[in-house]
Parts: sequence; structure tokens; C-alpha cells
Amino acid sequence: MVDINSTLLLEVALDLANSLNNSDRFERLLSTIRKAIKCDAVALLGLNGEVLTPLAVQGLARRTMGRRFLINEHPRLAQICSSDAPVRFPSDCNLPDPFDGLLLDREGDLPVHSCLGLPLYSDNHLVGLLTLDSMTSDAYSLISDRTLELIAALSAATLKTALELKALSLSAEHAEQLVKELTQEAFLRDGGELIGESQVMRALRSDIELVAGSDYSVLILGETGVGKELVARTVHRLSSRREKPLVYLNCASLTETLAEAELFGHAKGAFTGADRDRPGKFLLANGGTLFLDEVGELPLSVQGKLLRVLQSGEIQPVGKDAVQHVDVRIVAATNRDLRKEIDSGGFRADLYHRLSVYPLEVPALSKRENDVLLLADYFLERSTRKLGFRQLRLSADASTKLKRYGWPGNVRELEHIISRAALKARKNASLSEIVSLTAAHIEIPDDIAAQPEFEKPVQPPLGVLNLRAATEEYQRDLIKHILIQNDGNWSRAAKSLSMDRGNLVRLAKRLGIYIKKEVVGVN
Ligand SMILES: Nc1ncnc2c1ncn2[C@@H]1O[C@H](COP(=O)(O)OP(=O)(O)OP(=O)(O)O)[C@@H](O)[C@H]1O
Repeated sequence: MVDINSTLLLEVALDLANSLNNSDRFERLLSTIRKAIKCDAVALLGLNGEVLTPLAVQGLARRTMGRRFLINEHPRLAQICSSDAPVRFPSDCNLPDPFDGLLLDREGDLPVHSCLGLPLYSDNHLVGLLTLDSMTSDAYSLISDRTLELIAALSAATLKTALELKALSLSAEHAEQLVKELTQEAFLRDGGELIGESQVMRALRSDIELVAGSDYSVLILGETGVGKELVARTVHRLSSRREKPLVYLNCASLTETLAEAELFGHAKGAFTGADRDRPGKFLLANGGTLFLDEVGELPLSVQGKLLRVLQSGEIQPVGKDAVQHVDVRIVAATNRDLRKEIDSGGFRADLYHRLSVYPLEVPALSKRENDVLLLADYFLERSTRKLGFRQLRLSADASTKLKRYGWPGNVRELEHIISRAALKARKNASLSEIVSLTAAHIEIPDDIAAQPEFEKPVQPPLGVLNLRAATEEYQRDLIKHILIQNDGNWSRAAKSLSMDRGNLVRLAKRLGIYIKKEVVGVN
């Protein structure tokens, strides 16, 4: 049996007391473990609920950090989690390895190899796992249990110190929430996690943490599909209002009366179709947060009323005399340049100043360095689970193709392209194998396909004699076509048509095009 060298133990122990940041702390831990035990790959995973999140990896592709492992979908991880001692998997173990296909410099299946898992306990609670993979069979049989237990104890202590240090630097109110953040809890159940390690995304995350704790209004700016809604959800989740509702209102495509009724509620009979009293979004969000998406599209008259509510904290439902006090935090988002809108008279300057106490700019995906591959891996892991693959990975040519593209539709476009690629690959693949997505699976519009569709001739409708009907038919076809091409994304479709989004939505409505995100049909 082989025992661990005491100098290495000392190194880890000293690192615990050193003023390292957490990612350095984790990296040092893994380096020390690799000196103690020969292995080709090692990963430290933090546990949150049912999700294991990589906190540091060595010998595995960097993009592994974008993966989130649901315990019950990975039998090896489940076995380690349910054990209170190190688990050695025999070389001929046929349970799928969560890191299949992710080992650095190795294409394809993991050959017969040794795998070792250490559950990490702190105060009798499982806080994470350490996994080690070696290409040598039976690599771990000679390492004593005592050595493994010591490594597990030191790793658990490192994880615990990291969590505690993070918690100490925060107000007690947010500590618990942010400890979860440290292990990057995937907000899988209700909304998703903001993935990204680029400088700009780190800066955004720290701005979000800063502003979330206050009660200021937040204005989220950014192109379509960058993740503005996700940012809004994160602000709410990190705020003291998180136990209260987060209410969503899309301000586009609302007429003046509808916008007012949606925001402030209405009395029965206030207008045609108002067959009962209805509370508005402000009341529904009382105590919590109201997310006003596409706030730049709000009709001017309603902007004035919204401003008054923000100043007084009182709402007056349409058709009612009585006012009601509400306590609501506003988070608004827009992909428009509101300063330009102010200059052209489309947006009130006073409302802008009220909303943008704390602006958050979400960067375009093309500005996020290597985040494209990290996000691609995050979406791949989701497709792996949803479509029942054993493992999905990107081939080198697919990665290159993704890196080269400019991403005008940002993260949403990447998400759709990966989902479509996975679906395409599923047709001819055996789900029990590691499936590589190649460049051929990645359907990125080339220069010609990316041309706005309206520049291509659309056939005039045949057999229609009336000019107005013919024009409408033409408009209907064109809008449907452009919407489908843009995955049902109204903002992008409007951009392709050089139109204002609100006008496009209103026109589509008038033409009877069924309005729902991602689905395009005609009533
Ligand atoms: N950093 C991120 N990490 C993980 N997923 C992301 C990230 N950013 C965006 N997404 C995902 O991309 C999709 C688009 O994001 P979202 O709807 O928040 O964008 P948006 O800026 O509000 O778009 P729009 O302007 O069209 O309303 C969502 O499915 C979201 O979960």
C-alpha cells in the first residue's frame, strides 16, 4: 500500500490558511493531489441540491467547467454521492463516465481506465466530490484507504473554507444565497444560471451582486438574446425580495389602454371587454419585483403614468377612483438606445433617469472571449439529458466554426444552433456512444443566407385581384418567413425588416399572425 507524503499534506494545509482567491485555492488543491496520486484527470465538484458543478478541473477540457451534472442522471456520480468512503470503480466497470470524451487531447471513447471518486463531507454533510481518472488500469488499487481519506478530508476542508470566506465578506442577509452562487448552483429549476468566465461577464456578475442588495430601479441594456431576462431574474433572486413574486410584463405590442390595464389593473366595465375587476402587474408584484421587458416600446402616455406611480408608490386601476399603495421594485430591459429615443421624442427623459439609477449593460456574445465554447458546452449538457445521449461533445472543426461566427442573435442563437445540431446528430447516432457534433451539424447562416430575406424576391400571390388584399398577403408571407428565419424572435425579425419591433408586432397582429415567442402561425 502507498501512503501520502507528509510534505504534500502540509502544502494543502498551508493553502487553507493562505489568502488565495477561491479558484486559485481549488487549482492548488488539484495540483497537489496530482503530485500525490498519479492521474490523467482530476475534478473538484461542488454539490448544490441535486446538481454537481465543476469548481476546478485538470486534465479535462476547460469547457467542462460549463457542465452541470444532475446526480440521478450519472450513475457513477450517484454511487460516489451515496457512499461515505472512497469508491474505486473497476477498470471493466460499464457505467458511463461523466467525463467520457472530455479528457484533454483524447478524441472518442475513454478506453478501459481506472476511476476513483471521493465523497467530500463537512460536518456530516456532503458538500462535493473529487474524481480522479487514470488511463492505467488498476492505477488506484495500491493507494491506501487512509491516504484517500486524508485527501478527502483536506479537499472538504478547502471547499468549506472557500464557502466560509465567501460568506464572511457578505452581509448576513445575502450570505446563504451567495454561498449557493459560489458553487454556481444551476438555477435549473426556475430560470437558468448566468454562464460566462470572460472579463465582461465577471464584471457584470459583480455589478449584479452589488445592485441586487439595494432597492434601486435597474435598467438592463443589451442586444437581443444576450440574456437580459436572465439578468433580471438573477437580480431578483439575489435581492431581499426573492421570496416574493417576480412578475413579468412585455411592454411591446401593448396599446395604450391595454398597457395601462396590464400595469395598474382595471375595474369591471372600464372598457369594452373588461367583464370583471382585474388586478394589474403592480399589485401582483407587491412586495417583489416587476420586470418590464422591452420598456422602450411603452406608449408615451403610459410612460408618464408609470413615472407617477414610481414617484408616489400609488396605483389607480383604470375605471376606479381609489388609489392603492404598492411596494414594487422595477427592473426594466430594452435593446433600444433610449438616449436616441429621448432625442427623437419616443421616450421620456424623466422616466429614463428614474429607471436607470443603476444601468446594467449585458455584453454582446461576440465580446465575451471564450464564453462561446463554455456556453456551447452548457447547452450541450442540456441536450445530452433531454435527448437521452450518453455524451455529446464538439469536434474541433465544430468548435472552430462556433468561434469564428459573429453571433448577431447572441446567446439565444447559440442555444438554438446547439439544440438543432444535437437533434440532427440524433438521427444517425447510437445514443449509447459518445457523439461528436461536427461542423456539418452546426447550421450557421453563411453570408448569403444571412442577407435580409426581404432582399430576395418573394413571389406575388397568384389569383388575388384586390391590391390591398394582395399587399397584405405579401406582407403576411414575408413576416412569417422572416420570423421563422429568426426562430420566432420579434426583435431580430424587426431588425431584418428595418422596422421598429412594436410596429412589426402590431402589423402582424392586424394581419392575423399568431403571436407567440418561438411559434409562428396564422389564426
Ligand atoms: N449567460 C448565459 N448563460 C446561460 N444561458 C444564457 C445566458 N445568457 C442567455 N442565456 C439563455 O439565452 C436565451 C436568451 O436569453 P434572454 O431571453 O434572457 O435574452 P434577452 O436579452 O432578454 O432577449 P430579448 O432581447 O430577445 O428579449 C435564454 O434561453 C437564456 O436562458
